[in-house]
Amino acid sequence: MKIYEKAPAKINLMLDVLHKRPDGFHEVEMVMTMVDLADRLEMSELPRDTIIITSQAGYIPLDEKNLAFQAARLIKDRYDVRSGVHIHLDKKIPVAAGLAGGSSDAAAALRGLNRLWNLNIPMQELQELGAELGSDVPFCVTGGTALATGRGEKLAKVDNPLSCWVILAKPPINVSTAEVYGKFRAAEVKRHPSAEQMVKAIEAGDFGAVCERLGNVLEDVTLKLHPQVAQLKEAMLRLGADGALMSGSGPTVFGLVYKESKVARIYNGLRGFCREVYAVRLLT
Ligand SMILES: C[C@@](CO)(OP(=O)(O)O)[C@H](O)COP(=O)(O)OP(=O)(O)OC[C@H]1O[C@@H](n2ccc(N)nc2=O)[C@H](O)[C@@H]1O
Ligand SMILES: Nc1ncnc2c1ncn2[C@@H]1O[C@H](COP(=O)(O)OP(=O)(O)O)[C@@H](O)[C@H]1O
Repeated sequence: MKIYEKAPAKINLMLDVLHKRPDGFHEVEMVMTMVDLADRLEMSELPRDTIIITSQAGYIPLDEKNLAFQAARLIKDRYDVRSGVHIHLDKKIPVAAGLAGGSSDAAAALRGLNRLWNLNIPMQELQELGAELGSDVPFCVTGGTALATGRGEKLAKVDNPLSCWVILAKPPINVSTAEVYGKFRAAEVKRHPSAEQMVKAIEAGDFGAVCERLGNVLEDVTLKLHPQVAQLKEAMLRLGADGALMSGSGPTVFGLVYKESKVARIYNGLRGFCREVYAVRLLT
């Protein structure tokens, strides 16, 4: 038997960091949503007790470091599943980009294996399992649009009637999430974006207000480390995006664009100095 799951990329429409907790994680407030750039997972049952990960992408780990592998092992251990699985990952989401590609693969593996092995694990429990794998995994289990608090695992669904284009541009640099959080200093934040106002703007379907309220305090860290991310954001706005922001810890910058007629110009303009550019839609 074979099961297929899509694993879409996430973007953070707002991200505020409140303080560092005793467990080393940071307390955050984030509004997250998904775009239609997705990895695809093919899961096939194996008769023997083993987990095999393959991928066309040569640049991700295929052993126990792979988050889909960790998801499979977690489900097998917790629910005492004796059969094995071969997970093939068709990677489309750029890696270590601030788009939660690995987290979304883990979430898709949790959903898919729940079906493959007829485990009937409720969504809430799948999210709790996800939290053991990473802070962004619980959100990726259900997707949609959500306000995430705690270290990212406490989720409140947001009704999202918005429909727009999203241009993603990933500069060719590697950013470590742990390093960015490590260099973050709450006392240095000049402006905290408001989760409440962002949620209101989304629920009202007010695209202009959403663009005005975009904000990510981790930009202060990553833009200082990598000035080319700041240049990319400026270029996104100069070329005509209605709003632009770095996603997560970066380095991907996204632009929100309402009018389809503007998309080609922004896409082509960015391609002039950034190889990885995508024009996608917000998933609603
Ligand atoms: C910044 C965000 C925003 O959505 O996304 P990315 O840029 O990674 O996509 C997330 O908070 C990242 O979530 P995720 O990538 O799942 O992080 P984890 O694997 O749980 O943690 C990696 C490291 O980041 C730091 N970390 C992460 C989350 C958090 N709330 N506080 C932290 O301090 C910790 O140092 C941790 O060891
Ligand atoms: N299935 C996977 N896809 C991509 N990266 C993965 C996967 N499993 C583990 N990783 C590792 O996780 C790290 C973060 O990857 P990713 O989730 O793409 O980044 P981000 O958290 O910035 O969005 C990378 O260093 C990568 O090697």
